[in-house]
Amino acid sequence: MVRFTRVALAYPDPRGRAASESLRDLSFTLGDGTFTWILGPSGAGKTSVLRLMQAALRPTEGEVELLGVPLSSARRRDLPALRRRIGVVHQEFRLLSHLSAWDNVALPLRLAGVAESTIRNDVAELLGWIGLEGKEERRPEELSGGEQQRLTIARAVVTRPALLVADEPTSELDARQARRTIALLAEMNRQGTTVVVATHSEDLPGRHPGRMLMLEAGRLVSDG
Ligand SMILES: Nc1ncnc2c1ncn2[C@@H]1O[C@H](COP(=O)(O)OP(=O)(O)OP(=O)(O)O)[C@@H](O)[C@H]1O
Repeated sequence: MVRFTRVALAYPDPRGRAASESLRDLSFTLGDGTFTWILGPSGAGKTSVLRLMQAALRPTEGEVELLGVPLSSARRRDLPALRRRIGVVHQEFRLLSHLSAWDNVALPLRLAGVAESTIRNDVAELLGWIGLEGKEERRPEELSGGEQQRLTIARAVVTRPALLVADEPTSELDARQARRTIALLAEMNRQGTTVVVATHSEDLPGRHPGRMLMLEAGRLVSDG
């Protein structure tokens, strides 16, 4: 479960002036296994909400509870374990350029200490699932934008996270690739993962049913 209770977020101002609030009085609860769209124009606060959902930030006010862990009282040393339960699809991919497609997807499993025999099976299955069989040894720059995007999803889900958050996961893709990416996220959701997708696109939510949280200037303006 993801629960925001009266959350405010103000980024520290590097020049020491009063920081402006990016999120204000934001409250909502996302049940396990749900699919949610976070919508709103540029600057509305979508990425800020997602950063809180990745335990990358703590709120300035209010409480964010992720998978049973309240961020306000979580100890710093407990955050890495929490983050390992959360898959993240970044807008700008963040694939490791010197590693092959295979090694990019295998990396989170290796960091988690999973046995190589399990890694071999899981990575092969996922790369097949995203349509990259035969391209396992290519580095990211040798893949198309859509293939790189699907690779970032494979990397985010290979550890079977309870929560998957994706920031504008289709912004660089053509319509066909975008459909395929949403289908992958929907399939993860069908398998039980709680999925949250942020986008400023007005068309994308029409491609998959889900709750729609609309932000404007850091506030929740509609929920349905
Ligand atoms: N690191 C930061 N430091 C200071 N202010 C920030 C920082 N990141 C975002 N902001 C501000 O917080 C507000 C919300 O930004 P955020 O990136 O969450 O919006 P967004 O809805 O994701 O926008 P976009 O669709 O353009 O990515 C904006 O006013 C932005 O300028």
